[in-house]
Amino acid sequence: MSVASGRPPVRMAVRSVFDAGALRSEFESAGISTKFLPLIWRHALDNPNCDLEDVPSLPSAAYPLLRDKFRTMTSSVASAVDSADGTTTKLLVRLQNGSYIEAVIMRYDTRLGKYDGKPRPGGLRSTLCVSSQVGCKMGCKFCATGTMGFKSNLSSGEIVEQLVHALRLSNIRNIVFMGMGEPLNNYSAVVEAVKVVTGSPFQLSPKRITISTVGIIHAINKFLGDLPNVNLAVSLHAPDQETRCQIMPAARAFPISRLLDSLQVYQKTCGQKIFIEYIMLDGVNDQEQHAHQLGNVLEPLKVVVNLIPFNPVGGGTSSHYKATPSQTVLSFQKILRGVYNIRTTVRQQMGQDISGACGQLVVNLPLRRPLGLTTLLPDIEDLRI
Ligand SMILES: C[S@@+](CC[C@H](N)C(=O)[O-])C[C@H]1O[C@@H](n2cnc3c(N)ncnc32)[C@H](O)[C@@H]1O
Ligand code: SF4
Repeated sequence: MSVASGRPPVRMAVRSVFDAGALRSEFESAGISTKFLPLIWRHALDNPNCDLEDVPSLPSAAYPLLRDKFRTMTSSVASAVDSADGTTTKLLVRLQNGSYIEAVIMRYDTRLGKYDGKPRPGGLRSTLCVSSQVGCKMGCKFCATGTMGFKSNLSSGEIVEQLVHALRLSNIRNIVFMGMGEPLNNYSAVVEAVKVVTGSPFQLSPKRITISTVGIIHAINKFLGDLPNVNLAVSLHAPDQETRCQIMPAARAFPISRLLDSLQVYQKTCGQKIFIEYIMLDGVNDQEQHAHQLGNVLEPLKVVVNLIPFNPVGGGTSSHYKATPSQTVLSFQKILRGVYNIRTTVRQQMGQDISGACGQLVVNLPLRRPLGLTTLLPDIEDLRI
């Protein structure tokens, strides 16, 4: 195959055509205009398994370069598992280096405000939760990904490819960086991937992209310059340093007082509201006093607080935690709303039965079943975004 098609041997590492930085610099070194990049991406998006030599209308020097150094896709979907209610699909994606990551599609019907189980053309607007790393080094005590430790960073192309895979199944309009890994620990790849998906041909609005971080202060300080209009979500999870350190070791390196200061600077500069994520752990951070403390520390900021019911995860310290009873979650919400006038929502739990909910992503290969062919069939209309 390699000789007949002129393709390099499979073991040679090739870049994803969606690795914008690599493709751009190869084109520039060869004196080829980078205005052709969106044309290549459009073709690759419409024909995920195509030969790059079939991309029409490129300068002739582009073809040998694409053939030798790039592939349309460097990852593949190893399995796709649907939740029983059909709202959620978890994709197990195999990367070129043999590692696996997960991405989760969540479907909502925007006209009804909730998923109603009946897909209609254009009616469903899905959100894709993407991974940015294989594993994560931040070690949050309640998170399954944290138990894996850090394995590797994804390239920008591997991040974009998660969207390309998902677009074959759903009409993705929103992306949240809430899958495996800490996106701001893989900053340059995440920034580059966001630039690709907000440009031609994907054209997602930056306002529909949310990057969730444990609170890497130096990266938050750069965020605005590099990612204007992209939403920032901060996993705060506790209103005080002591409780935060107890459940999030990263809080020692990024103390809550300095984190909140950096959020004030961020907000003064851009005026954008900040999403505050707050996991509800029974008896740990969910008491009335925590709600009042949280209301006070957030007082200088314009925020939306998202209370996250704890999703059970097996193994490690995470199995010590229990979810806060829903009545207590509602009382917590009532304090933040009623006393502090903070918009506070409770995150809808989706995909728990397929371990596809927040913090449940950990690659556990033997548990996955193979991808059914019907799941793979792309909806052509969905691809025309
Ligand atoms: C998996 S993280 C990925 C993004 C980033 N690393 C972060 O921590 O914000 C996305 C969100 O899931 C939350 N999360 C982690 N483990 C969870 C669990 N077991 N139940 C509910 N939410 C969880 C995180 O705290 C975070 O707010
Ligand atoms: S919650 Fe986020 S930062 Fe913490 S271990 Fe999980 S993926 Fe990493």
